[in-house]
Amino acid sequence: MATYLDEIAAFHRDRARRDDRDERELYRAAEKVQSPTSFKDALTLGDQVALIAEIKRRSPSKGVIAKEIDLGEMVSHYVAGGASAISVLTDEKHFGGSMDDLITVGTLCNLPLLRKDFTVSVKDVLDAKIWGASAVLLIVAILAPGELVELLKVAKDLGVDTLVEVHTLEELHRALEIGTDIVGVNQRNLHTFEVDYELAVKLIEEIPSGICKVAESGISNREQIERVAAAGCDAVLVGESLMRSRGNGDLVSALSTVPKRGR
Ligand SMILES: O=P(O)(O)OC[C@@H](O)[C@@H](O)c1c[nH]c2ccccc12
Repeated sequence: MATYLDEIAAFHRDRARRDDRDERELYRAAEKVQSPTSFKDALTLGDQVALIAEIKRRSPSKGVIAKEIDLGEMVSHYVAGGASAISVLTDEKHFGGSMDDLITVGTLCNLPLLRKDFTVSVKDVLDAKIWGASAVLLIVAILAPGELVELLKVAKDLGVDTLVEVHTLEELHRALEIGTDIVGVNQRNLHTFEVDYELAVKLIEEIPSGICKVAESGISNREQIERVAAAGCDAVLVGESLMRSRGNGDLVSALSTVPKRGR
């Protein structure tokens, strides 16, 4: 049976197939854009577990999360509270995001931005660079091994970082084999939407040192971050709880001030 993830991935592949813009022209435009601030540095250099604060208006699993948000207000709370980077959903159909959101957030702050989308084509990566993202998301579950390698290479050539997302040990091994340098463990199973609150700790322990480790999904309090920090986590990606709180400053600071292991 086709799952939600299959349906979303098929939607994006179909959109990519119908995209008749000239790839070389996009390349030229993307190469002209200055390399953005490094997403990876923002996650790895500090002594605290870096908070990647997300802009997510709605989701297939939760429906509407935050209606009519004031992006200016949200972003200023994220910045003031100590977020290290901002993740912006750009999928319109399933998450209510847009490229406009990415561009707007870029005008509101200097933090590195992650274009959070179901990246399936080279043009997706080129668009991300053109519109100011420092990093793109590559979901191992929806990409063939060859595609993963190709997208990783294009991103690298353009100076765009890649957050390579896994949900199983097998996917983690695939990510490591191709020389990924930032791995995200998504605790939410994108087929069933179930969250496994133990998964980040479990899989992060399997990731060698020197690779940036990110725990994603279902995180809403400091104690959870302390647990992934003890496993060697560099960063956490938090969406829903920050959106529901409208970027509440106390919550942002609580989630951005957990010391990394050994620091
Ligand atoms: O809202 P949460 O539970 O804090 O999760 C954030 C983030 O991990 C989640 O939005 C996410 C992780 N991987 C994705 C892939 C596509 C869309 C969304 C996601």
